[in-house]
Amino acid sequence: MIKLQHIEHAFTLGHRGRQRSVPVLRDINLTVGEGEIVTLIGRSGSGKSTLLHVIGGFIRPTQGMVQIAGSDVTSYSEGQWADFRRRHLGVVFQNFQLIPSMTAYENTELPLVLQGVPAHVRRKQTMELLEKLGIAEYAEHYPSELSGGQQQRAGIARSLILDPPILLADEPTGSLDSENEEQFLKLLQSINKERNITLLIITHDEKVASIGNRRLRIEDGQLLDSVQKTKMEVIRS
Ligand SMILES: Nc1ncnc2c1ncn2[C@@H]1O[C@H](COP(=O)(O)OP(=O)(O)OP(=O)(O)O)[C@@H](O)[C@H]1O
Repeated sequence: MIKLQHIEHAFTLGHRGRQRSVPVLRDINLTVGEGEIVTLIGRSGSGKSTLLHVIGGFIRPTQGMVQIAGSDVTSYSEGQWADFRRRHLGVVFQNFQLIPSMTAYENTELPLVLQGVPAHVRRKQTMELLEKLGIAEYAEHYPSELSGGQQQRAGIARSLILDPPILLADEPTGSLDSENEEQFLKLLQSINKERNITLLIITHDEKVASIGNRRLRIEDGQLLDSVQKTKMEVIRS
């Protein structure tokens, strides 16, 4: 479903004439299967977000191949990526990226509006999802009137409204307290089970990493090891 082959990425820093290249990802090889929960843990600056941005098409890697759902997306243009993302990927960012002037309902509904889905269908799908995520009663609240946990749920609702087969999450519990974190992790697991959605979650938090069927570690831009959960662990979790 997601396949990375020999991914390298270097950022170019400095001004013309005094530029230098800073390598951030080194020879990353990774295959994530349908319905898997893969967590990627690493210290600050290890390259986690860069890798997620490569998979989400926000950064074009310096070298290597990205294949998603059978398509080689490595050299897609921005327009092609936007279209591909709508069909295949949901992305949840650390800071939720909700639009402040829109309510939780409007934020969630937005991708359907952009797709030209009729109003009565939008209403039904949006309310069903907000209900499933436990924030239907806050539908008319603006982001500033929601708690961190509720904002996170609204952010995830917007990422799921087009029913993507893959969800990428960048430090999704970064600003949640431990109780909200636990609830949110359960929510991710239940979404994975119900929709067979593939989850790739990056984190620096061992607890978040522990929900992965497969836990990967990144250090200094290199994928180091992977810990495959035993079947019993998966059943227990
Ligand atoms: N746009 C950029 N230009 C130059 N260097 C960058 C850029 N984005 C990230 N970097 C550098 O790349 C390295 C990896 O950054 P990245 O954001 O991927 O790390 P991370 O593991 O996600 O860190 P954190 O947990 O703090 O978010 C860091 O040294 C960072 O300074």
